[in-house]
Amino acid sequence: MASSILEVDKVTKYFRGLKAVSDYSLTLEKGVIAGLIGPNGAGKTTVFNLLTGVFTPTSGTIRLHQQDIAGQRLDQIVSLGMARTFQNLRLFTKLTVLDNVLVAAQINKDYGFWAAIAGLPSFKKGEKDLRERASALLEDMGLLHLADELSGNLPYGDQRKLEIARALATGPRVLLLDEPAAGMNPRESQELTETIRIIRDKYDLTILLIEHDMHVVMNLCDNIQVLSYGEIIAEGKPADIRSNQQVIEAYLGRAAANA
Ligand SMILES: Nc1ncnc2c1ncn2[C@@H]1O[C@H](COP(=O)(O)OP(=O)(O)OP(=O)(O)O)[C@@H](O)[C@H]1O
Repeated sequence: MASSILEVDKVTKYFRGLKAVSDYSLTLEKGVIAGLIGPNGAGKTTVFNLLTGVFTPTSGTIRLHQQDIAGQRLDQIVSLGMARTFQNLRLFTKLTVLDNVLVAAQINKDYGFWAAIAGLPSFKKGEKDLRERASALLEDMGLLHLADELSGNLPYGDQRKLEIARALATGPRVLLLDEPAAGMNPRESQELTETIRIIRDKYDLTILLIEHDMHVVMNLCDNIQVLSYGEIIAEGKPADIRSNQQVIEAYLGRAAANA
């Protein structure tokens, strides 16, 4: 039987008078790639912010591996195995590509402060392991040849891929991707689709993604939820979503017109 890794039950979030997310529920089975789509302002990013502790739900529960995480700090949630990328990139633009990944990789590793400053073998070994792991992640994302570049010098599409490598460096089981294909051309987004599948398999991930590129969403996702004004208006397989009249009216018609 499939086991659910993330269970969100009737989560609602008010911002003063505004109901940004209303009775939102989600069950993510291990290994799936799920999509969250909908018009601007529908509440998609708010869902990610609720899942990662940026906001505490007004009501409802969020369970990761059966543990209640609603309102916990991001570092606690990361240590429980959830990582995310952001719609607006959050790279350290003055650090190299490799160092960006190394900084993220440190989050779940503690080789000890004293071992670090004394240069003890345990730290050296740990550091070597981290570098190898970071390089492997860069290779997975097709960025290894850019390891020594300043991340701020990378083309936008590569910066988005670096954000994914950084999220992976924390060792997640659940990965949240906020518009991973934004700003990519059709060839790049096609490659990204393949890469996301490969990393899902390689790292045994469960993935939830927000995306406006309907080619990516329809090709990649096993299940899709559609949000409109904070409410789920449809949920199902890509083929069901594509032909759902309410979804076409609320979103897909517009998305197609803007494509
Ligand atoms: N911190 C906040 N304070 C007040 N209102 C907020 C806050 N964050 C989001 N909102 C409001 O909540 C609603 C949902 O916004 P959200 O950013 O989640 O939508 P979205 O679906 O991610 O949109 P987009 O596709 O444009 O990123 C919007 O009306 C937004 O203005």
